[in-house]
Amino acid sequence: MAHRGGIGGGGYSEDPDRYLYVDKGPMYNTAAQADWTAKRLVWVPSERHGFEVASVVEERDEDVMVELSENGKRAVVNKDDIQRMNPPRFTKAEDMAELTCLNEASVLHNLKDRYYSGLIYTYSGLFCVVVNPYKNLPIYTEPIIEMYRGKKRHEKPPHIYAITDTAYRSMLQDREDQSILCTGESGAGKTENTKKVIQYLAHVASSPKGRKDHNIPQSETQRSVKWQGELERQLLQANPILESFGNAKTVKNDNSSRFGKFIRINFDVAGFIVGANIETYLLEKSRAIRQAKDERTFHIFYQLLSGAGEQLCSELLVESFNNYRFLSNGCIPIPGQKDKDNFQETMESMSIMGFSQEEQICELVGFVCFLFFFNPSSASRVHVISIRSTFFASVYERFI
Ligand SMILES: Nc1ncnc2c1ncn2[C@@H]1O[C@H](COP(=O)(O)OP(=O)(O)OP(=O)(O)O)[C@@H](O)[C@H]1O
Repeated sequence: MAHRGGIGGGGYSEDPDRYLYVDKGPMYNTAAQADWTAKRLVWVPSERHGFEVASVVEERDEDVMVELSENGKRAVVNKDDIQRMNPPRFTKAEDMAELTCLNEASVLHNLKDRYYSGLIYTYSGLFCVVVNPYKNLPIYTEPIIEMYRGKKRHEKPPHIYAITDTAYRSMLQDREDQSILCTGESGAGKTENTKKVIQYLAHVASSPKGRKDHNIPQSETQRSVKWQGELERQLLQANPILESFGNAKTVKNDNSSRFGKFIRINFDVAGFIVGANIETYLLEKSRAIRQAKDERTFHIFYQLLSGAGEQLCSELLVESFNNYRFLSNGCIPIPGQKDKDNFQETMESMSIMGFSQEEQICELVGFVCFLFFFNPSSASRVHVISIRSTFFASVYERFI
């Protein structure tokens, strides 16, 4: 769930607890409980807030007279439009399936209440609802991973790590494949949370200590550590490459994935990662030649033009932004992002993924040819298409 504006705070020096644990004070506030009972508080529809708090004054046949808590004004509301409010002990409930009154108003209020307290994760039965914080929260560190490792879901506050750990343990116990579906509107945080899932698995499913826990002979542990580390590194580094070539700035999201992906991670019988592959779907190819106002084409084009350096640029015959007709809006910078630095990161990720220097240049040449293709002064059309399709095949369908 995306919410523009974000929550306050953020930063790794902060105490992570305030972004995980609920302040239980309001739940056991007897005055609030008495207020709720005496005033018969309910939710009524509101144009400004969606729903607002009101107390029931008088009930007639189909209508109810209510007094709005915000301004004391009275209004008559149809009975069907009124939604019951939960007692205060359900304030900031971690699992909304446990609410006594499970209705739209209570669910929205609970999510909002938690979000404004810095709590972005909330369970709703089997689901985990996430509201985008638009801030880096200190809840994705190694100590937090360790905190969730091997714990049951209800033992710790809601988190994507708890979902991932449950899936991982279920796989080990039931010996069945598990899947995690990240869904939501553009900018909701699917990509970010998918990365946290991978980060968690790369940590818990590659530790040499974990291998010892599973009674695997020490010699085998030692032999595999280096290889395992490399594999997890590759798994994590696949993302920057995919993002460079398949993500773009849109009006909704500065780093919007313009393709769908299915990530499959394979584990051995002891639960250690042994391989992975990523399938991609429905790349928005039209973006390569045309972009809406205030939007960009795929990041790699800007990275290449601003980060390739003088020598590489002259070898690849790269020109400046204005010379390429298919960059409809020229060079639009992304606040807080440096295309130049991201180019280096993409190149490093390619090295980790096993692309040789020659292959890396080859992929870039593919893109340069693509630039030429849409440059009126270029004549290298046929070449372009073949190299580009090779590129997408090699990056998007590469087995790690
Ligand atoms: N948990 C988070 N912590 C900090 N920032 C976040 C988090 N989730 C999302 N964001 C911010 O919101 C932006 C959009 O998130 P993300 O790219 O994951 O959305 P998405 O659902 O994958 O969107 P799209 O469908 O357009 O690809 C991120 O670039 C990041 O700035």
